[in-house]
Amino acid sequence: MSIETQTEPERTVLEVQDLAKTFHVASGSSGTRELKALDGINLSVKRGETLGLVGESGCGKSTLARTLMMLEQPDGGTVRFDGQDPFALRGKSLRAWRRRVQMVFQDPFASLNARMTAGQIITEPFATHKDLYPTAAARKQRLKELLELVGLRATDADKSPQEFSGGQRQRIGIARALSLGPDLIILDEPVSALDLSVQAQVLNLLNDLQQQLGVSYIFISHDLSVVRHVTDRVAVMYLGRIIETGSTEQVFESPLHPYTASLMSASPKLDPALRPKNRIVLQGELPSPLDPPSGCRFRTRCWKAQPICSVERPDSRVRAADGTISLGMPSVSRSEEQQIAECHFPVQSAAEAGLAVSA
Ligand SMILES: Nc1ncnc2c1ncn2[C@@H]1O[C@H](COP(=O)(O)OP(=O)(O)OP(=O)(O)O)[C@@H](O)[C@H]1O
Repeated sequence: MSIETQTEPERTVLEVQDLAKTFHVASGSSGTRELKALDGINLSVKRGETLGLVGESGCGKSTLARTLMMLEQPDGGTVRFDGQDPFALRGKSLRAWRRRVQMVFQDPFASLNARMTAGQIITEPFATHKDLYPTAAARKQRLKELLELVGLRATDADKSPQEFSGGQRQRIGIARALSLGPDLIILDEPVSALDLSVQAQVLNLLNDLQQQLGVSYIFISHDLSVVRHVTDRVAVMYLGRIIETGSTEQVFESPLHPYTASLMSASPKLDPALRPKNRIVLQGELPSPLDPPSGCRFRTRCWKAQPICSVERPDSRVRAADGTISLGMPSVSRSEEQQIAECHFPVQSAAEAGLAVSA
């Protein structure tokens, strides 16, 4: 889905470094325990790019999304949005920043207020950004544009959400997210509540909007075939950490981390020649984030685990454009060709991974 323009080639919109979020959860009579929902997250998103965010339930995807929306206060690390730290902003500048990051939610039935019309839902954000569309005529014109952009009719503005199908409701959610002209939209399972045929229409719409507007997406999904289809790069999360980042093709075809290899071995591939011979079935349950394993958090389920994995968290590995892998943490911005995977024993290819453990 990536686009580039001559005026803003490769502009990094979002840069996250070492982001941490700990919840304090009640634990019997003994008080509270720490739950590290985000434990040193690094990622970046370029203009017009779609970054996929995948990982098992409970790995921290929603907490990351909520923190990027400033709905959660991080307790470590930095977030830079166009070089600016949104958590340091106050008053007017904070309000101006808020319009630049928006979210589309999974369930188009639950996320829209049934007592409002589609037009009211889409234009509601104007109330807190009065300067953008100061007159009734400007607001009306913008609403018309937004309805057109998402493939709805001007007459749809007066209908209530119940009068629309699931796909149309998601279009309303997308129009609302677009209403203030954001640079980044976090799409949290945007099509998983929809029928397959409708999913394709909404994904095409998102693609068209990106081409037209240059907006960036963070696309959170459990559906790996959709992720493969719509993303430019993928970040894989496990127990509060991103354990691998790479171009979508690299991550799907030659994962560096055993966890990624297991996830990808289960993903459908169009070309049977690319399919791993055996699906990797992970042994054991996902550990509780209240009591994560020492060292590498994946070691309790990893078929490559060695004694060192229980004492040491692996160094990150950098995969250069020519495919060479070296040890070390890239200190500043992660350029397109640097791919990070945290593992002492990276798998070399999906084929090798397929042979490692069989179902
Ligand atoms: N407000 C909270 N208070 C305490 N713990 C929380 C809170 N929000 C999330 N958690 C915990 O943080 C961890 C990460 O949760 P999160 O919802 O971010 O995961 P997820 O990957 O989005 O899961 P899913 O795919 O099921 O939505 C989980 O262990 C969850 O129980």
